[in-house]
Amino acid sequence: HSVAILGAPFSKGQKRRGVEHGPKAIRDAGLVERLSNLDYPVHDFGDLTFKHLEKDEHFMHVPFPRTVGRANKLLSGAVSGAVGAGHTCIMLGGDHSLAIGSVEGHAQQCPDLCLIWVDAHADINTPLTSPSGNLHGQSVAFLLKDLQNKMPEVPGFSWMKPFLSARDLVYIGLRDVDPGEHIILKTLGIQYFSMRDIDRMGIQRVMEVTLDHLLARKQRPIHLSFDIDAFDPSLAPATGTPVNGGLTYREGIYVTEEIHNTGLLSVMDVVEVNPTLGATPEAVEATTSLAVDVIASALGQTREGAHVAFPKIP
Ligand SMILES: N/C(=N\O)NCCC[NH3+]
Ligand SMILES: [Mn+2]
Ligand SMILES: [Mn+2]
Ligand SMILES: [Mn+2]
Repeated sequence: HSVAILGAPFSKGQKRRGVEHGPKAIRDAGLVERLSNLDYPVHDFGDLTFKHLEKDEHFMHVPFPRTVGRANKLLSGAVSGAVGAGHTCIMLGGDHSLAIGSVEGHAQQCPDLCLIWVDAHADINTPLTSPSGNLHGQSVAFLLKDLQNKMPEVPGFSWMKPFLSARDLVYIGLRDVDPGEHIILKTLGIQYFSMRDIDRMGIQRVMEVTLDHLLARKQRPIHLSFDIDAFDPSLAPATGTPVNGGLTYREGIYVTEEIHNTGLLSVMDVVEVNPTLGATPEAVEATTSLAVDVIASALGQTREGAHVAFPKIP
């Protein structure tokens, strides 16, 4: 299969500047070269161009609803096109509001997809429960059929309707969940593994239960939405909402190795890399090279090495 890279330089799902420079920073860390070593064709589709809408008043306390909605409508078409052309798609953010368009576009091609959300945060606030109003903390609420009676009509999102069932979603890495989100997780019975669960069970058991939960009944395409802030801030400091006590490097790579080994990865988002937030150039480089490592691992790079069927031992 071939890999499509899609850059989404977008930041209006939150208030900090700089996350729109994520795609370039991840490419500058050598993404295309690393993936070319993996022996499949890599198509870099470049970056989408997002319009900033002049008139875009708040909806309740939600900023830029129409700008975020339009960006996700554009992204949805691009992801749908890439998946429809047979590519495994890597979407480079940009903030996590982009998952609305990425998952929706993926679902246009693969309505039976399942979603693995790797993140310090649940991003499942509704406009009514969100403390900040920022749409990057509400992405999952826009996707779930089970939340529709709790969601107001947000301007800019009339192009889509929710399609995902709560049972088709698993969270890994949670450690900063708002009260309104916790009520939703519990009420909908969403399967999640917080950092405490990872401490108790170990990442191997977490992945076993995650993949059984999502795939035992039926094998189907996986959408992996990876927020770089799932990692401990010591590993990924250049991000907008760092939270102590995150994934180790080895835990994060194990997650992506296990997902690769299903052979079912279809779309991966890598979001919230903000190269303007690293305290030093080394901090930025640590964050961007980590993003490249998790993408390469999700696409089949192995720690034990690999070789083709031949050559014989020289
Ligand atoms: N990185 C973030 N989500 O993944 N920030 C917004 C969530 C804050 N509750
Ligand atoms: Mn192609
Ligand atoms: Mn997120
Ligand atoms: Mn996050």
